[in-house]
Amino acid sequence: MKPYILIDKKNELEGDFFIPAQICDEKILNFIIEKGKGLLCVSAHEDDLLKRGFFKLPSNGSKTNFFITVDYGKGTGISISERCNTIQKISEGLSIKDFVYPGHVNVLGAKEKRWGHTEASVFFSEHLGYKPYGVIIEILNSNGDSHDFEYILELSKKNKLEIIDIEDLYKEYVKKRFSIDTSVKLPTAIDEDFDIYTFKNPYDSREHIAIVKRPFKESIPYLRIHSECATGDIFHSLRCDCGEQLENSLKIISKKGGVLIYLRQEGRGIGLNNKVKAYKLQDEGYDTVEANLKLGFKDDERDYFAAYLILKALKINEVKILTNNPKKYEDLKRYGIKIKEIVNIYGKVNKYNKKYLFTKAKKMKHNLKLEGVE
Ligand SMILES: Nc1nc2c(ncn2[C@@H]2O[C@H](COP(=O)(O)OP(=O)(O)OP(=O)(O)O)[C@@H](O)[C@H]2O)c(=O)[nH]1
Ligand SMILES: [Mg+2]
Ligand SMILES: [Mg+2]
Ligand SMILES: [Zn+2]
Repeated sequence: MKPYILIDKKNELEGDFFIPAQICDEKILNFIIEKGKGLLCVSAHEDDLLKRGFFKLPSNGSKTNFFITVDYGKGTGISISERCNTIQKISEGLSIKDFVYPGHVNVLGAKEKRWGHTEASVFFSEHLGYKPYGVIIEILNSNGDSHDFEYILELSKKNKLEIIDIEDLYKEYVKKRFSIDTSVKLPTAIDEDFDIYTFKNPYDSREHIAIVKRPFKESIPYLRIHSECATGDIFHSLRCDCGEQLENSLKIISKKGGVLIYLRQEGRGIGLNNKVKAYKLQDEGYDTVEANLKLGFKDDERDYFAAYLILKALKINEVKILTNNPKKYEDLKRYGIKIKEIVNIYGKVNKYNKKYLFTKAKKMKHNLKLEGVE
């Protein structure tokens, strides 16, 4: 097996070589130490290490969950063959008493609710069918810098090594853990036969919900993915079209059967405070995209992976989606949901939301039919 390169685009912007500890051999180890040059570590579940008597190194704010370093056997511990042997013995589940410490192999504990190279490497080892122990080492470029993506890309091309984003591994990790928490009847003014579902959601630990109306009269359910908009959904704000979109979607779902997924993504994912700041900037002349950028965000911070997980949990693979926003169905398609039909869903255009809608049509490719937008 060849080592993988695990990149972490979100936090440390680093690339690590990775191999499952169980199949670590001297040739691969020599390669990743020579080419990686970072700190050679074995990663394991934190509670597994604690159970075996491994103990944490004292930490004064370190982000990495270091345990005591170890050697197996009585040699110097540093040769490739000795470190390979130590790695193997750690992956065989020996207790700390079988090791000499401190030693020459670093040990990292993977923690719940954290996702870095440590956690990704433990999960990936299991995902590949090996025991949950990974070997990782940061990749430093020729001047010793660890944040050089160009260099990492070069290295992967030259050695034909696969690069994997740990965010994608996280999505695999979550898929197995995302499930329906509970559901209950939710009679509403629009329809007395709705059910509301809540979910156990390790993805972003936000409380997304689904409102479901069965039966799906046209066999394929209508789907509305609705991002939370307190101003529009609750206070009927005229600055956007969300409140009416919510109401109109619920009416269609009530009549034809389907699902409304309510994602806690207020402000296109920037939150309510920041959205109100964005409104203030729009009062000063910025448009809805410029305002986001001015606040240091992307024009749209949302992704719809949670909606995909909810559909999977509800055993729905094909939908007729109510939206004007191509990103919603493009994301769902990418995750493997079949889009049978795309149905526009509008709110009324008024003097307060016209520019907002116009900008979304012009700059965010929303298919909104507004006069003056070709
Ligand atoms: N940052 C920002 N967010 C806004 C603004 N106006 C509305 N929003 C947010 O935009 C999102 C709109 O959600 P949706 O209606 O589900 O999605 P959409 O992108 O409009 O696409 P559709 O499915 O066609 O409605 C909500 O999170 C609102 O809070 C704004 O001016 N700035
Ligand atoms: Mg790292
Ligand atoms: Mg909308
Ligand atoms: Zn809104």
